[in-house]
Amino acid sequence: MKAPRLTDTTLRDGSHPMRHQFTREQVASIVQALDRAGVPVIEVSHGDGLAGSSLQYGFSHTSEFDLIETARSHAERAKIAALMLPGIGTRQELKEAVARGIQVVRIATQCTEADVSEQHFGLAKELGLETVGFLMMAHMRPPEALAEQAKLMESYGADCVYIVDSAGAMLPSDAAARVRALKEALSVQVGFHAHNNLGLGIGNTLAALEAGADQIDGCLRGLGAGAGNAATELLAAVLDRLGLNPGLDVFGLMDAAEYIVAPIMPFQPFPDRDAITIGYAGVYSTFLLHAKRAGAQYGVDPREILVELGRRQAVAGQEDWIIDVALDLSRRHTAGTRKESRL
Ligand SMILES: CC[C@H](O)CC(=O)C(=O)O
Ligand SMILES: [Mn+2]
Repeated sequence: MKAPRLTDTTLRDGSHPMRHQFTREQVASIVQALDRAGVPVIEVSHGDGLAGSSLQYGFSHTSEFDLIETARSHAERAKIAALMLPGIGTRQELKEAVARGIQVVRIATQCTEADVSEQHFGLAKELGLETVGFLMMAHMRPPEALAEQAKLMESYGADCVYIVDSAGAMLPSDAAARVRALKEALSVQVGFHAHNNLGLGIGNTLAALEAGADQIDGCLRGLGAGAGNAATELLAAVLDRLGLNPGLDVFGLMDAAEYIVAPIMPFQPFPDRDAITIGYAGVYSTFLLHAKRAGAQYGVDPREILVELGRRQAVAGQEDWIIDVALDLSRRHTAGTRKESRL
């Protein structure tokens, strides 16, 4: 194993539980702490990437471009990254993000749809960016299929391709097999992004490192979608104990998590019963809050909604299905109750 490069995504994946309400002041203090603690890449954007601020995904408190600019001005060493989902972010937003200070773009597609990212990688390269491909919901496809998709991203100009366990549904052996397949197929670097739905965020990241991952992700205090991500401060401590610390200040990150991030978190992401259901059902972690709302509205257990969405193989962008599923289940329950009362 070698010391990996760490990207902290508190200010992007953490935007989901924050309901996209990060302020300039919060970004300034988190970036300063991460930068001082030696984190080399800091991702800042709406949780759903550039241009995510919308009725569908939730409006941001502060424009992500203003947050990126703030991040840039408070980072002395770290590179600032943004996430971009083709279909949500456009050329215009990518150019604006570059003008405001990003040096890295992470281009995310569903793990079967890498082909939609060709133009985005092309533009990113023209703009002089470092580029990362992000294959989301990677538990849904086998290692060989993911390697094919990763090769497409490499051919479009990706400098690194990530296996993204969006639903926190992988076991360590799943993470390792997927990273290994990409390492064998690609000449560029391979990364791993964990979610903690089955309590395996750190364990899966270690399995990915053992399989050869070059880059990994974390969030301070695990602040990320669903059950949260592998905690940056835990990764730093564990890497240090393994003799693989890439230059991170372990105590500095622990303090940042405790004194800067914890006080502003609306709740501690944790694998509670709903989040475990997400990992167990293998559905997208951002479905959790929507499923809870729909469950409350239609009187249905959110776990039932999530398991049904998993059965239907729902992917991000299909949030409208959540209401359909909740309604279907509620009608089914009502029909069941009527039948019972007739008997
Ligand atoms: C909607 C984008 C998503 O949050 C990207 C990501 O971090 C993941 O799929 O885990
Ligand atoms: Mn994520």
